[in-house]
Amino acid sequence: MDGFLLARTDQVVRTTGARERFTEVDAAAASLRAGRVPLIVGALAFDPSRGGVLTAPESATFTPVRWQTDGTLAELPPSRIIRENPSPAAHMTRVARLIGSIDAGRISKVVAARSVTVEADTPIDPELLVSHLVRRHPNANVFAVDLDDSVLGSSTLIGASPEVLVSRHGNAVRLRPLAGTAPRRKDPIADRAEADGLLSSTKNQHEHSFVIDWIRERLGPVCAELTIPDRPILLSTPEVWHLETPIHGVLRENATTALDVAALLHPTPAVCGTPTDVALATIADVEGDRRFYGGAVGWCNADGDGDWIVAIRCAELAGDSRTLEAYAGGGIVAGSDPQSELDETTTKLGTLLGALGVRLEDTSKAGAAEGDTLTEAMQERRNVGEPR
Ligand SMILES: C=C(O[C@H]1C=CC=C(C(=O)O)[C@@H]1O)C(=O)O
Repeated sequence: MDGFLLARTDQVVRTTGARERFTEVDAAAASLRAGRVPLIVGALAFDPSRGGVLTAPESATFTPVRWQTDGTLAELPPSRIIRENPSPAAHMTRVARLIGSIDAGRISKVVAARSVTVEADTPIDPELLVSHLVRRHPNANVFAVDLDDSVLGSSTLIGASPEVLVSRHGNAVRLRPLAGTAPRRKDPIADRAEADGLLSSTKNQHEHSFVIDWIRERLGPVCAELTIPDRPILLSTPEVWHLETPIHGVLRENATTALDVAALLHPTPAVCGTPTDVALATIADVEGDRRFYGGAVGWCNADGDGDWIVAIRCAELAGDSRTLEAYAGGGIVAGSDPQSELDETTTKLGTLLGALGVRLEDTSKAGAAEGDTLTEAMQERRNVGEPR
């Protein structure tokens, strides 16, 4: 796909071409500030030392409507899971070790992620996948970002994220941090019980509080006013309930742009952990390079306004457009349970996989070794992407 696409509930941003490309966030921000470019779009890598893929596009449209998905959507090509990285059993082992590190006092919170590789029969059209995601997730922030020419390799980052890192308009900033998760259930009573259980869960409140503390610490110095409610509220997606804290701030200086705030906040403990440096090192050690999963996707104009979305519930579509790597993670804190954490990643993976019509089986008891290719039988999966 050429360019950048961000479809939010009230606006679609679509850009094409690149008059300039940046791999350093500071260089892009400086260019914007100096008036050399009127708009920056793109993706920040998970690891802040890897910069990102940022572009000053050749053309851009801002449409104040939803992405239209009326009528019949063309079907996406048949696809299947060919690999899980690591295997469900290995993910649980990793989570158990991370809980050990937390209990030993080496770290307070760390987000553990895993991925699945999907192969399609024919190339997947990113814009068609975006349409399917918007139809299934009308309230999500759906994106497709061309990562071409990136030092990290050619691909498209596609996702339907519920989490807003920052929206800046004038000197007002709005954030919608999420952390703490429970699955949706088909039965309304069971579903309500999950939501109520999440809201009253001490473990989930604790997991959420790391994100809020980080935001308060990072945003406080650049804000003249910062309103952070004492308790989170509930947010739902078709797959999960989340704890969310709606945060409002007023920037001290008009010169602080949406891109500046995104770079200041990223990576929050919703995708990384606490302390941040220890969590980054732990994740690199345990998982390797996450590339753009857990990064941020967005735009920033010359006035400093913009939206940056946390790159979760997403996948990287390879250059051949047939192979896709979908990621999901969950915050590990004291009291986390490896099986529940595995199930949570399976449920979250349902956002992307559900749009592709692919089902991921709960293979936690299959005992596959790390990186094992799934058997045909294991690919007969229950769909965890929908409320049960
Ligand atoms: C890291 C992810 O979700 C984050 C956002 C909401 C809830 C989360 C949690 O409960 O662990 C995560 O912090 C992901 O979806 O991959």
